[in-house]
Amino acid sequence: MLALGKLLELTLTDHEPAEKTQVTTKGVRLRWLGEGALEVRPPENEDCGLDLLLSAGIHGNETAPIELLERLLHGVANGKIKPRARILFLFGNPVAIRKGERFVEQDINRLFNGRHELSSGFEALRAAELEQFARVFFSKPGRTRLHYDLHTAIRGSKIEQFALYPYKEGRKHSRRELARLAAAGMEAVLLQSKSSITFSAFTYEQLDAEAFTLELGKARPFGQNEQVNLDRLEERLIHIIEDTEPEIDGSLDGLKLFSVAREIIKHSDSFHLHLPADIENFSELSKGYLLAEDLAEMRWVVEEEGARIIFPNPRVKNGLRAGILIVPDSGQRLG
Ligand SMILES: O=C(O)CCC(=O)N[C@@H](CCC(=O)O)C(=O)O
Ligand SMILES: [Zn+2]
Repeated sequence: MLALGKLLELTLTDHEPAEKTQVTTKGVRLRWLGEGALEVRPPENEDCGLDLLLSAGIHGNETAPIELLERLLHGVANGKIKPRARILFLFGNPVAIRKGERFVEQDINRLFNGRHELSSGFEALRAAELEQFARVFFSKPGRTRLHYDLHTAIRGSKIEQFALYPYKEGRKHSRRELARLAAAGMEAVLLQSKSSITFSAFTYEQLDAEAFTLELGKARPFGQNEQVNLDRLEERLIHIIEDTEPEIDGSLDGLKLFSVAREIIKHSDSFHLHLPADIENFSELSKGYLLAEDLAEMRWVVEEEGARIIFPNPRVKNGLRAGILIVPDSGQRLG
């Protein structure tokens, strides 16, 4: 195995490789760009024109996606996977990965799209660096740009694997990309309806990539991910990487679509979320339910038919999202 194929080991041990570029027996070029960042380039005559960014570990305790990227990279480095796409592998928050924590000082996935400029600390610097890696990677004209930012969630979920599709004014969500996600095992997609400060929102809004956050199960430590079944996603990613993907027919294949009704923002330390601690993502909430309260008698009461909650988390910093209230979407506005 080439040393650069061991990006995770290098990242976990905080090692800079002596050799920054290595070439596999198949002529595939691996280039170490910095901590947790590696570019894979197929031989020129085999390049299919796709630039694929695969990121994981934006939250350091979400290890199943990190293990998946490690398997893919090993496959490329030992010649078992024959890439025809250019790939950028990114491990988002190496310090948090080494500590096995979601973040250390602040959540990197709230620092994109300019937010890092208003902040300080190593996570803000890392967000700026990740933006720059992505900007350079997606700077080649005339190529197809795709980004999957892989995560696992804090809590259990009634829908285990789902995607969040960022939003940009004037740009339609792609039915074809949704069909591809269904084929990769995603059971639902949340169609966002406003700009955001996450990594996938940055590559979608500013770099013109098709970009998604993928939620793949519940977060657990390294080596304890037997319950997170990534087989379908892994198989699809290998097809995408090798340019052997079966034709996507546009059928959404039972994929459930949701849109955001409201983001619940925590404004103060008085914020109180009226949900059981072990509530699962996608739990239904009935109309009239008092979901949350905050200072100045602010109350969040469910008004929407068919409402469900995802990512409820009263422990976020003030000013940040403490949950998303979602409703079923008919998919009528897909492009
Ligand atoms: O389980 C949770 O509460 C959070 C899981 C998680 O990290 N989700 C991502 C979603 C990113 C997006 O909105 O695209 C996050 O909160 O950063
Ligand atoms: Zn996450």
